[in-house]
Amino acid sequence: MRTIAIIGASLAGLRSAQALRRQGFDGRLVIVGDEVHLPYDRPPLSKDFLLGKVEAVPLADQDDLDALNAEWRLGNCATALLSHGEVALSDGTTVEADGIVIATGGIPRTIPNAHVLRTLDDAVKLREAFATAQHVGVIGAGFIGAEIASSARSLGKDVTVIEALPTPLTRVLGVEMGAACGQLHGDHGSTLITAVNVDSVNVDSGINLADGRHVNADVVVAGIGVRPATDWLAGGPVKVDNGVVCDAGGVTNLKNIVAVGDVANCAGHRAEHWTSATEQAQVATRNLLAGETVATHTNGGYVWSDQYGVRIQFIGRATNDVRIEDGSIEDRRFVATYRDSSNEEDIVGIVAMSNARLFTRLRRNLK
Ligand SMILES: NC(=O)c1ccc[n+]([C@@H]2O[C@H](COP(=O)([O-])OP(=O)(O)OC[C@H]3O[C@@H](n4cnc5c(N)ncnc54)[C@H](O)[C@@H]3O)[C@@H](O)[C@H]2O)c1
Repeated sequence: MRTIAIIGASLAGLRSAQALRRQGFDGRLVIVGDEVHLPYDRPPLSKDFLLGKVEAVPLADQDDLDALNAEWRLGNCATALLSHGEVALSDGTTVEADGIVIATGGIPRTIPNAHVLRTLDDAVKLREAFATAQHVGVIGAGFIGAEIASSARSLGKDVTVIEALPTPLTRVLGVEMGAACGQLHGDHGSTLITAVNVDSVNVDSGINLADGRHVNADVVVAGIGVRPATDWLAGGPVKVDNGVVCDAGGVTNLKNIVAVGDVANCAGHRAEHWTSATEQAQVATRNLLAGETVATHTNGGYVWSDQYGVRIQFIGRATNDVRIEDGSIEDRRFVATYRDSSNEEDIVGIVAMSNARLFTRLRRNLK
């Protein structure tokens, strides 16, 4: 391959570029990103960035970037995949490549008049809005909503979190452990309202709930999930269905195109995690250079989240059979395992609150 184009210049895109060079690819590398910024780390945005403790945290220093010897096309959006080797960009140019890495990530779902927090620019706007706000409304009690609520409390704001489901974090942790995490809000003076829909957000007064209640808020932020950024692929040669459809090694229906990160639907599963993006980049680029699937993803889907001074860690998959192995939910310090429904001896998932040591030890037993 003489030219490889990476579409998406965040974690998955950057790690793909680094992996390609590490594996000896010495051809032309073009990296396209719709944001104007060089790759930065997103996890601090909802935490230390909002608190004013850090500015943008680069994912690579200048020496690392120079070593990539890449052509950066930043502030430029891929608008179409014209063929299996040609991408149209928003500045009217096209990039021709022998291989393509799709790393376009996810786009936050929005609610009119509510902030979102995905990009550095989003975080700058939210931080500015927090500077004068007293009452903060957070819609969605997933990881992003919970972390924003926690930061807002640290800044002394009055915080109300609205969650559509009866229990937060059900999708990732299941009902029991999601409820355990949800209790952190009340512990730290935030109000959590569950099982209610949002009717509308009013810029001046806050959130109107579908059941007629009103939540007073000067600033409202929605953390209600993301959708894969695949609009630009519509009608093109790559198959799309809840993300870019690829095999367990990130290879799409075209052998010269791979997908990595939040946008990749690998063997029926779309992982929206920092650690998955990093691992997928290594594997998918190997397959791209090999011209076939020679390796598959093994990452167990490790997730961490820092909320209200508590570190939540999760890996694997949640089942209904969840057992506390150490500590207690009441102490907000525990490790629990999820067991397989067909063989309860098998640990298929682990969740911990403030117990990294035992979490790390049990992780080795994960099936
Ligand atoms: N620490 C971490 O791992 C971390 C931190 C932040 C974000 N992220 C990732 O960023 C992405 C976005 O995070 P997220 O928290 O927005 O997504 P999410 O899908 O994890 O959580 C969204 C939450 O919003 C709720 N919801 C959806 N629509 C709603 C509505 N109209 N009203 C009220 N509640 C509603 C859902 O039930 C869910 O609980 C995810 O991929 C997430 O994994 C990860």
